[in-house]
Amino acid sequence: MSTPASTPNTEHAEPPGVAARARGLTKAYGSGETAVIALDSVDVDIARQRFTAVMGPSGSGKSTLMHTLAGLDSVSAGQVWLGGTEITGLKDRELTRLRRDRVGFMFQSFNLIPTLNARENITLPMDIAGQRPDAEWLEHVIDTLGLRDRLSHRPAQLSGGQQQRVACARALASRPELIFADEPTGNLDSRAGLEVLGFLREAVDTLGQTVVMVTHDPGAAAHSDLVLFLADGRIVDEMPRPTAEGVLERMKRFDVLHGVASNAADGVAPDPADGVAPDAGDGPGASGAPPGPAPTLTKPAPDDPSPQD
Ligand SMILES: Nc1ncnc2c1ncn2[C@@H]1O[C@H](COP(=O)(O)OP(=O)(O)OP(=O)(O)O)[C@@H](O)[C@H]1O
Repeated sequence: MSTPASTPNTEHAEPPGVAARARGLTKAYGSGETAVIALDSVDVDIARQRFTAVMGPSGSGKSTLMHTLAGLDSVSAGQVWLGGTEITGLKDRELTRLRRDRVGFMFQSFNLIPTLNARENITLPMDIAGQRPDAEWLEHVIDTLGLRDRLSHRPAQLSGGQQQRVACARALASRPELIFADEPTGNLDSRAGLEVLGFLREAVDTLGQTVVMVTHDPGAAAHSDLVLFLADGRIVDEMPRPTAEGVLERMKRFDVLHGVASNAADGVAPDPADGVAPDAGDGPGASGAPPGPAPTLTKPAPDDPSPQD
């Protein structure tokens, strides 16, 4: 627990426009020679009422960043604030309450309760917290996500896309200050994925919510306001107003750099003709690499089948 002397921040120190903030955020797994530094002194501000995407190669620390920002995982060093509250050092019970009251979660594995129907799953966190949902908002969420005629179904009676939409509705039901979404479209076909992204976008634009989404999909990231790029536990780049093509090109530079690194490890000198800057922190989308395969979530195919409704 932080002492007042070491914690100048208070509930009043919240910078305007920042929903979550980290300074010197470091997370190590294990110790000694086998220690893995998943996050290496990360400083980040998550802007309020914005849609932020987090991208980076596998193992770069995306999930760890999200879990530590959300207070789901402890930190090894550094500080994290949710709004104006420093969560590093909070007791478990306080942290649980804060998460429950102020944060919504969407995971790739939907985490629905199999014995509850869709409506019960949607309102469960609020029921546990003893809160009454805003009826008008809840009905709007249900209609927008196309769940009206599925409310009495249990998860096993729903398609994967419908289950994810229930998870989305659950995350939004209480209008949390901050929604963390970990690959929310990972298990969905393109149409269902676009619906979920569209709804998250609308939640930010029309309801002033804040969304942080980890994704591997440049098309999904293009729905955000800002993409943060992680590599080896550090934020190495960011891209405001992203396009799928720009994100894809930026991600390809990680692949090239990894190729160069493994070539070097194999005793193969990098080819200067590759034109790859050694610094991964260059401006966004600056790579001259040709466009790759079409991103999956930029637009629906005209003949895209409906999500197993
Ligand atoms: N519980 C753990 N124990 C040990 N190492 C871990 C643990 N969780 C994560 N790591 C390591 O921390 C690093 C970052 O992992 P993290 O899951 O945050 O990456 P990621 O960018 O989300 O990866 P992916 O895109 O593959 O999901 C990786 O090297 C990973 O192996």
